[in-house]
Amino acid sequence: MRTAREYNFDGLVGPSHNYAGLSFGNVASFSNVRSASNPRQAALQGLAKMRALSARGFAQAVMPPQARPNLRLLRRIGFSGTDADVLAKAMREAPVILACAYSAAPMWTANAATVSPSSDTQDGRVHFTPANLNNKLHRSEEYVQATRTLRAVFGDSSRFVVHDALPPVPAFGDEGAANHTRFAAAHGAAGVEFFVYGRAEFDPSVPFPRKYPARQTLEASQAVARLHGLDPARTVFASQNPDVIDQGVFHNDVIAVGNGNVLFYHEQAFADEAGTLDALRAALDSVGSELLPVRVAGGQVPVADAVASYLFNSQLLSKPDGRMALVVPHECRENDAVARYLAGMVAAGGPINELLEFDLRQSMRNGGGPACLRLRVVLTEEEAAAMHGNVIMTEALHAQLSGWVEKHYRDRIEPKDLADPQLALECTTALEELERILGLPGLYDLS
Ligand SMILES: N=C(N)NCCC[C@H](NC(=O)CCC(=O)O)C(=O)O
Repeated sequence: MRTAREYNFDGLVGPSHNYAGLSFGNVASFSNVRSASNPRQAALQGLAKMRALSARGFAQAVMPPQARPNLRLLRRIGFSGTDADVLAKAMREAPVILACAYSAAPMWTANAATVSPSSDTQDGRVHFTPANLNNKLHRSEEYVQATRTLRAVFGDSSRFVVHDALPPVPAFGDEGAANHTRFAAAHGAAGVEFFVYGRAEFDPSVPFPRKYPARQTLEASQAVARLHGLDPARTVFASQNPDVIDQGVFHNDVIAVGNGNVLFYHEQAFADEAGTLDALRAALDSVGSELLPVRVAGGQVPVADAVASYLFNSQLLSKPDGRMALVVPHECRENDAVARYLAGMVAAGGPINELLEFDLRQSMRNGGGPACLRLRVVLTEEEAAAMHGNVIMTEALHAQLSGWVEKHYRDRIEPKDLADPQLALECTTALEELERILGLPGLYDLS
């Protein structure tokens, strides 16, 4: 077995972080629509988490934000003139589409791509498929920059493959790693890849939600597994429980998280709980490991509390002693049922014996918790050394990026500010400097 580490690539919050209520089915996004945001605080909160986890010895990296506003989108739908004209007209005639062009959503890098480490793939390379996120207009063009960013950092084609995103149509709705988990005895060991889908385009027998959209399809999950050259014996597909999607669980990572041989999940997460666990057990058995389910019952934590606190949108991190730490947002302490559950879990002597808690309120208000904010990339030492750019979090990079945020970011954005041409200029200036800090020239197409 090769030794490898799990790098968590956290999304750096961009300079125009805002709340636009764009995600139908995501309760937090909808309830904070059009409230004022604080981009500076949002970015510093994210950086504080990255710094703390890096200081604890976890492999931590940063994923740059995407360029905003997306003027190409606005011009393609008929807004013309100078950039300032385009913004003013869009604000007048289509303010929601202007908000889409300014969406903060690329910060949730769990949705950037699905990643398979080299120990799982047929050709022994690390495979990435950028997610097309085609269920929501404001996320549907993220794959363009996500592909560009991943190809910039993982450009060594002898070790990495960054595929094109799947065709951007409903049949291939793909939300990336938010609906994907990997289990393995150790990060460098052969693993089991677990894909959870919300509906199937071509199989009417698969249950689907009635109220909110199912964003991930079975067909998309299967396509990603095929592209990555995964071994079918070590790949499990499971149907998400449509009832929980209708209660605000828009991604599987809002109701389950896995790491190592542990699956921490709510009893209502899957359409067929027993069948899903059996399939995972059999697959893990084939790699000489044993599934360790940590099941939370509805009587302990109702689904509504899981959604409000983001208990399961936590990071489950392996510590050197073999135990795991759970990275949770403050909201978990503020919810009585969840706080009680967590205190009991840590005291019980199970696999998860530590809580690391962070203030991520600026992200949480848009429906993004600790797990949404990071993309997991398992890399051997050689693969890590082959990455391009200055993206590994260190004290020095943290200081540099915090200074950059203080210099360029506003501390308040209201919906009306999206029409301010000055904001667009500030975003461009900030990203030009970021390319230099991260040592990734040409990362953005800022023309
Ligand atoms: N669960 C994971 N992995 N990611 C969370 C993504 C939150 C994101 N919110 C938004 O896109 C809200 C943007 C706004 O309303 O301004 C979404 O719904 O896609």
